[in-house]
This record gives sequence, C-alpha cells and structure tokens, in this order.
Amino acid sequence: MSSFSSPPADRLYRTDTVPEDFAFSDRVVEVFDDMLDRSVPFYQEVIKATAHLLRRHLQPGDTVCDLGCSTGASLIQIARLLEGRDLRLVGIDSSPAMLEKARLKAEMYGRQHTIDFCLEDITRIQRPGTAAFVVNYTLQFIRPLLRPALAERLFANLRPGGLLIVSEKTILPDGRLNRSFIDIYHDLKRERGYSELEIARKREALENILIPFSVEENIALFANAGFQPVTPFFQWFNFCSLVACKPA
Ligand SMILES: Nc1ncnc2c1ncn2[C@@H]1O[C@H](C[S@+](CC[C@H]([NH3+])C(=O)[O-])CC(=O)[O-])[C@@H](O)[C@H]1O
Ligand SMILES: O=C(O)C(=O)Cc1ccccc1
Repeated sequence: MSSFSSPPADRLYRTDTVPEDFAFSDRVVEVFDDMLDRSVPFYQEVIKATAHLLRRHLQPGDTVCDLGCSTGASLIQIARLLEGRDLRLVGIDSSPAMLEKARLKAEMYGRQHTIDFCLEDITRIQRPGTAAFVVNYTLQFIRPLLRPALAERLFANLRPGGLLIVSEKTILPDGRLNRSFIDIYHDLKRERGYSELEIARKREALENILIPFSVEENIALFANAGFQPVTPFFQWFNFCSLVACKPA
C-alpha cells in the first residue's frame, strides 16, 4: 500500500467466510427492487447522477459494465437516460436468480437487445477496454481482503480516461458520529414503513455480510490502485458515491 490511509489491518484481513445460508436467492429477488428503493437513500437520484457522469465522459461505441447489476433496475434506468447514445451496456452478477429477473425486466422494457446480462464473479472481471464500471452497493459485499485486487483489476480493465462510479454504505471512524448516522438512517427506514423488528432483523442478516469501509478508506482503496482523482459526488450521512478516473 502506498502513502494513502488504508483500512486497519484487522478489518482488511478479516477471514470470516460469508455464511452459506446468505445468498441473493429467489426469495430475496422477489422483493429486491422494493427493498433497494426503500433501503437505499436517494437510490433513484444516485442512478440519475451516475447517468449524468456517464453522459459527459462516454464516447460512441463505448462499453459500460454494471457490476453487481442485480435485477437490472439501475442499468435499465441508465439505458433510458442515455437513450440514443451508441453504447454497449453489460450487467454482471453472480446470482442466477437476479439475472433471470433482470432479463425479464429488460424484455418488459424493450431493452433486451441493448443490454447483455452475464453470470460472472466480478472479482475475476476480465473486460479490457471498458469505458466505465458502475459498482453501486456491491463492493460492500465483497470480502475486504479481496477489494484491493478488485480495485486493481478494474483499473487495468478500464480504457485510458475511463470512469469507475462506486456507491456504498459507509462507516465513520468516529464511533459517536457513526452511531448518529446509523440512527438517522434507521429513522429514514421507519419513515418508509419498516418496523423495528424488520430493521433489527435486516441489521442482523447483514452483520459480517455487508462490510462497509469509511469514505476515506474507499478513496484510498481506489487511489492506491492508480485512480486519480477519486472524488465523492454524493453523500447522505452513511451513504456515499464516488467517481474515480483512470488517467487518459
Ligand atoms: N462476487 C460477486 N460477483 C458478482 N456479483 C456479486 C458478487 N457479490 C455480490 N454480487 C451481487 O451484488 C449485488 C448487490 S446489490 C447491488 C444493487 C445494484 N448495483 C443496484 O444499484 O441496483 C445490493 C444489495 O444486495 O443490497 C447482488 O445482486 C449480488 O448478487
Ligand atoms: O437495510 C440496511 O440496513 C442496509 O444496509 C440495506 C442496504 C442494502 C443495499 C445497499 C445499501 C443498504
């Protein structure tokens, strides 16, 4: 690691495995779109902001890969917002159930010929010449130990001048403020109709599965991989979106 601040060693080398029983399964997929829309603050606004950045940086014939595309909600919306641009859109996910729903939705929205969905493990991504990677709310599910190598792979696969757009749930180094941000987030979930039991159950289900870094740790992760600049473009308490650039 170079001079940037990196995650504490104990967190980067956490070796606990993801419990087998947690999967992005059929049951999860059925309620997934609603869950994302209601669980992620400003989810739709972040998609629009992502499209604004892509619109200004892509060239005709470019390829955009959405890593951890889930049911395609984000990519189908990006396709609509970038209508008429000569782009290749690729949605990548490791959950067959998510991709089955993504293909169905793309067909329903008439996008089946403009978006390819591929079953892949993003930690093994090999798509050189990609113009932009969108990694919204996915990195947080990748084991911290694997994230530096993934950041380096994304850098290597981007064409010069390419963009990486990352949105994540985050933590704060300051315990007290982190607690406040989490409480404010849970207030938002209550406003959106989640019960105390649902909030508690989700927190328990995500324990050791969704492993957030701080904004500074995420910036360091991509800066250490060669991205320059790495800049936040959206933040709502413990949710942050970054744009990282591969020098032209
Ligand atoms: N190693 C992996 N390889 C490929 N996919 C993976 C891997 N690990 C997890 N996933 C996939 O990453 C996605 C994370 S969801 C992203 C939301 C979307 N980006 C959105 O903006 O709507 C957010 C959430 O589940 O809360 C799931 O579809 C997993 O199957
Ligand atoms: O419900 C929560 O506590 C979450 O953190 C949900 C979530 C899921 C996916 C992206 C961001 C937050």
